[in-house]
Amino acid sequence: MPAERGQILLVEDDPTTAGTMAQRLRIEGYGVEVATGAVEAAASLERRVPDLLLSDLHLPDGSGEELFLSQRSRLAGTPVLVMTAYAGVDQAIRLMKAGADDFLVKPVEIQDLLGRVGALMARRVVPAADATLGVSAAIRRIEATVRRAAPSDCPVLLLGETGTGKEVAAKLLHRLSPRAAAPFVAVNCAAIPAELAESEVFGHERGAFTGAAMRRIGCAERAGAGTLFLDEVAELAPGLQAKLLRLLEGREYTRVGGSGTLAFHARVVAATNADLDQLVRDGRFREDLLYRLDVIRIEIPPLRMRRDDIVPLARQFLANASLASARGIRGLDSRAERALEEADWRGNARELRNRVERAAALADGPWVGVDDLLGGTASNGASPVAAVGTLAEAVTDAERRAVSAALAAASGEVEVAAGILGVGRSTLFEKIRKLGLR
Ligand SMILES: Nc1ncnc2c1ncn2[C@@H]1O[C@H](COP(=O)(O)OP(=O)(O)OP(=O)(O)O)[C@@H](O)[C@H]1O
Repeated sequence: MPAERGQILLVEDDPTTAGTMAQRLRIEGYGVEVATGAVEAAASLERRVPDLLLSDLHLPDGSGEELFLSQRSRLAGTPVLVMTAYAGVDQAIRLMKAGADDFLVKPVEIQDLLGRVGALMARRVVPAADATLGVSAAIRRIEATVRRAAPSDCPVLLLGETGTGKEVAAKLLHRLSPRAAAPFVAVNCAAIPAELAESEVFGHERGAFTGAAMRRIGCAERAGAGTLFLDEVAELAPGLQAKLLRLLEGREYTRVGGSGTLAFHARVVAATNADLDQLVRDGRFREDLLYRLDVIRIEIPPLRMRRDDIVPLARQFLANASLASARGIRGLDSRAERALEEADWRGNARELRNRVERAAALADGPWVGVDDLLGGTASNGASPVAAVGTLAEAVTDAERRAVSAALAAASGEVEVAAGILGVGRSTLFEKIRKLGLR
């Protein structure tokens, strides 16, 4: 029977009880392995850690308590449900204090068992299964487009708010493409200073300009036959827009200060959270370049428009948070999951990831709660706006305080601070530079 809903290790010495429970759990879609005693259970846990341990406390060759305590480190992240006769309730409570999750009093009511098993399975930390982008209908449609686009060489334009996962989608496209073995090179068009942009993309020859002490290989060359990901493409300076257009049209380029032309083999994937059509209308982005980049357009909706993705993403982020397993965190409690589903997530998946990682570091029990996730924002501590002269000064002042507070809350981690502020990394880098904060 495939363990569609998860694998359970059932430790129960009475064959009739074990048989009835296992049969019923299998009908519900769980995979069940039965161990008849502590030794057999320990051997099974050594072979494979289940998604849930369901164990009687009274075993012929030891106790469920000893089994749990001796296997605790192996069971980190695995929900544990113990069964006990009424007389053993004290022991069950002691075990819950030591980290077991729930208990059932024997004789076990089958509906009670199914309810508790279902609840614990839903709360467990689920490791990232594969490369899929999410479970919502909207993101599945997007993933289908990515899969269809992967085999071709056509440029792809990814649109969406900051943190929606444009780079994640670009990497998936690359992994699924015949170019997967070649490099994926990301260049953040907003983060490179204008005067270095050309050399960043095309490279330069030694002595091409003051300070060019050595030849430099640009992103176009490093990408080889792989994928060149142009993030925040709307930020490209006009001069570089023209050069990029020539690169896409002629499939060749020259290093800055060089004379020979080099062939360009990579596939171009561009991304932006800006409205490129509007920028074209405003004369700030070349129409001919947009036409070249916009062959397959994929728009990733904000997280609040695909709320079904929130909890699975949060669980995945928690499973991947190194601190979570080190601190014995087992999952998100159900109130926390409901609260996550209702929040606005202006910073999208990036903000969600940052919140979950922070909570994994702060939570003091095995289950992450609402307060760990959503309690206190970085800007709570900010003082009221000081009296300043002009509106521009007031805005800069408020920005400086918000950015400083977010950086402090994020211990200087720009990516984390960007999530708190609901802006992209590069936007924040730019702000930090402009505000003279580093
Ligand atoms: N579908 C997803 N699955 C797993 N993680 C995701 C997903 N979408 C986004 N993330 C996570 O959210 C964060 C932001 O994702 P990403 O950098 O791809 O967003 P973006 O849209 O490119 O952001 P920006 O516009 O700021 O460059 C990353 O940490 C990424 O791992």
